[in-house]
Amino acid sequence: MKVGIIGATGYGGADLLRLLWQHPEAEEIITYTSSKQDLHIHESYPHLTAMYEQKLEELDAQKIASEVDIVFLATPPGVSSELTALLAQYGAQVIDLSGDLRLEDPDTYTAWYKRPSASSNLLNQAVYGLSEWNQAQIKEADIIANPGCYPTAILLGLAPLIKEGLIDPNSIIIDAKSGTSGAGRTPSLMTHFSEMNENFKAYQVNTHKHIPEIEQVLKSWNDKAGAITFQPHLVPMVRGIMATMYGVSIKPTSEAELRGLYEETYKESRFVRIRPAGSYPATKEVYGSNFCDIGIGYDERTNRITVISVIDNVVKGASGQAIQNWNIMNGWDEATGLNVVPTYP
Ligand SMILES: NC(=O)C1=CN([C@@H]2O[C@H](COP(=O)(O)OP(=O)(O)OC[C@H]3O[C@@H](n4cnc5c(N)ncnc54)[C@H](OP(=O)(O)O)[C@@H]3O)[C@@H](O)[C@H]2O)C=CC1
Ligand SMILES: CC(=O)N[C@@H](CCC(=O)OP(=O)(O)O)C(=O)O
Repeated sequence: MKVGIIGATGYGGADLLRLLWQHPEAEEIITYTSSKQDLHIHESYPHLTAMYEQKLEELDAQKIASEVDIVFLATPPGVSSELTALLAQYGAQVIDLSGDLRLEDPDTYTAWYKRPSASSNLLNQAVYGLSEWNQAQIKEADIIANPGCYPTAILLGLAPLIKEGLIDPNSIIIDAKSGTSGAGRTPSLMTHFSEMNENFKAYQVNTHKHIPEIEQVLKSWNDKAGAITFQPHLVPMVRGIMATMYGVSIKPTSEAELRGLYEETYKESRFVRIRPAGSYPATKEVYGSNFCDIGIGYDERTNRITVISVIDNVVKGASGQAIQNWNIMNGWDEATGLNVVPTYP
């Protein structure tokens, strides 16, 4: 198949190129740019030298729709919704890595993203691509809203408890940390070396745009789910997210019982690995891979459950899950092109 990547000069786009290199169905890859016409992709990313050396092509939605079978949009929010509308009009299949098409309610989008939403028509066409849980809808979709990086780690971690009604949904507190690649390639005061090295920052307290995304999915799984507390932090590393989630169990339980539930829930899931008793995941253990590793704890004294979920934000949180969704859309093995051993140490 012919694959188009818009936003290939960003981190999500570069990681799509890395993973698609070993994807047997990606016969040709065309990279598009809004600002770097005449540059070759390896000039922007020298690590791709002798692998991808093509020129970046001009962004023309109609032309793109006519020359590729699938378009990955690794573009900022606001840009993605406009491009998806155009590409869909010309009949292209789209997997959008941004948050533009994830929220069902346009007003909620506008309230949290502080910009106009995509049209209701476009939102209705988009399927939320949480690969492990929405396979049937993803299979039938032409437009995928790829989940956010934090929501991916958090929702995979909370799903068994929420779906089985084992946790009081109103007691949930999520404390999450991300590496700086989550903020993209454009340098900023927030993430540059002198600001971030030997530092640890909380940001967007109670205002992060992933809050409504997480709440929307939890609610679809369990009617009793309401508002959550979610607090993101930046840590001085490049890749990785750790989400530590706490909630009150609705009945006394045990770690072994909870672990049994997680193992059963994810026994067919190639990319979700449940840790054995006494083992908790670290971000380096999924670095560069599409895995989500989950550890479970239970404190009998407080009746609180702790779930620790880690992913590589650029892979399972963006490019890897996007490719997993492309595989599911086409009926291929969902792990095609994604059989990567995490880079360790
Ligand atoms: N980084 C991460 O961990 C994750 C990112 N995401 C989302 O994925 C998307 C891409 O993120 P990321 O790669 O990190 O971002 P980057 O900032 O690294 O790259 C975004 C790319 O978008 C392109 N772009 C910018 N403005 C426009 C425009 N007006 N029209 C068309 N293209 C434009 C640019 O390429 P050019 O100038 O060549 O056109 C740029 O390289 C974002 O929506 C982000 O929120 C989601 C999950 C995780
Ligand atoms: C560290 C950092 O800045 N992370 C980004 C999350 C990246 C992401 O998933 O963004 P989208 O929802 O736009 O796709 C943030 O907190 O906004």
